[in-house]
Amino acid sequence: MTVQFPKGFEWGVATASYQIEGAVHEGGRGESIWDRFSHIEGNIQNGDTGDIACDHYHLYKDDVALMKELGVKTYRFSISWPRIFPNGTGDVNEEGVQFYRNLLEALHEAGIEPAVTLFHWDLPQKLQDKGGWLNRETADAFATYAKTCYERFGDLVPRWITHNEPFVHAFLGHYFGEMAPGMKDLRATLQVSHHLLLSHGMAVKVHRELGLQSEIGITYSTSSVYPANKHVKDKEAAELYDGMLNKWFFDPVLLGSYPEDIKSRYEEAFPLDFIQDGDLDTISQRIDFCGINYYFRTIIAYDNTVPFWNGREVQKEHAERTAMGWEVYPDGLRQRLLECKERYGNLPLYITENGCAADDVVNEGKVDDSFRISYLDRHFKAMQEAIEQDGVNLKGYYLWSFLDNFEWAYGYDKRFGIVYVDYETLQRVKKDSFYWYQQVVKENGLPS
Ligand SMILES: N=[N+]=NCCCCNC(=O)[C@@H]1[C@H]2[C@H](O)[C@@H](O)[C@H](O)[C@@H](CO)[C@@H]12
Repeated sequence: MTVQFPKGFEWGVATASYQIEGAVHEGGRGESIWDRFSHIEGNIQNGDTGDIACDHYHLYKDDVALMKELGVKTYRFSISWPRIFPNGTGDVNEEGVQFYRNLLEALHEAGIEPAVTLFHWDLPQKLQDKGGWLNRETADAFATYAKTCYERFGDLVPRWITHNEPFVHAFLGHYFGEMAPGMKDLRATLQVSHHLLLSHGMAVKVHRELGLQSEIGITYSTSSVYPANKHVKDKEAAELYDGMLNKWFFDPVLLGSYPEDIKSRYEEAFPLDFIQDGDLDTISQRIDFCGINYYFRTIIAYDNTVPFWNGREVQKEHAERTAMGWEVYPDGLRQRLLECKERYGNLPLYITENGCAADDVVNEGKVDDSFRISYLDRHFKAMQEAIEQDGVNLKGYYLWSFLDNFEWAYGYDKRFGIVYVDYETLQRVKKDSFYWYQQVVKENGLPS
């Protein structure tokens, strides 16, 4: 008995501009905060940068041909804002527009439907120089950028995603400091997260005003949060951590308010005066779907040395882990999907990212990545249970990632692709998981 998905379930693959394109000084592209951050010594493992990456900018036709061979229905990628507006605002860079039209036309030719992410963290540096997402005017600039993309590409784009993982960009970029722009300030982080969500709402509003037929949503990094044990303190800490990680970003968009438990703790320390009247109405514009990026679960133990959410991540001993050190926990995906349905109603969901890093090596032209196949197989079974047993309105899945790529602060050591990239030659090598996923897509299900 195979594990079968509903008719019309959409199988896809995902990438992001800074992680695969390269050609950072070509085609009129302006500097992004990741160009700046990756060139600061010590920020990226091995001193890697996205200067070349997979050179997708020049090799996109070959990559689209590989996607066509894979047989996926849909491909999620991001547009590099500084390719469209080199200075963040002002004049449109026509070469940048042309690159994405070429890519979209190649996808159309191949019968692959694009899902376009407007912001996957590569903010134009010129906007960062004016405060970046700390500056409310960046939300206005984003709405203008989004409108330009709708106007220039809307005829070829059926699905738009405003933001990728506002939690990760806000917290890892402005609180933990391990991602661009490398700040470490919680109040700044909350101001950034608010302006990211505000810009999302503004971009949705423009999409509706243009009367576009396409659908629009947002993509969240998310994890199911579990208390380390049954103590009430651990349960409370897990609740607060879930508020910081999940509800702080999902609730404003889907419920029109910030979660009170964590909000009141933040307000004890500083006024959230960047939240202006009407903002939550803008942020909670109706959306057509919600994107879920799931990689691992999170276990929280009470720790009152951690401010605000009083909890720290703990690791389950002897757990199976990916090359990122992340626990393999497929039940957490089913759990998180059910939580979303129960808290937000049954709006359409897409898994817009899921996958794993593995220490892949090429051996006589092949890559045995049976670990990745096992990871994916178990997560697909969890998804199918969520649909069939929990009634979750899950419409599709984008595997992270199509290509090995620049894994942010980890550089190129961490390989997430179902296609191996030799960074010396830029040659692509189809891993065993490519062929396995090709079969899943063809059968719309798993051999059990
Ligand atoms: N607590 N905590 N953790 C914060 C990190 C959460 C897990 N990483 C992600 O979600 C990023 C997402 C990103 O879109 C993509 O650009 C990245 O390449 C992948 C792989 O890393 C995933």
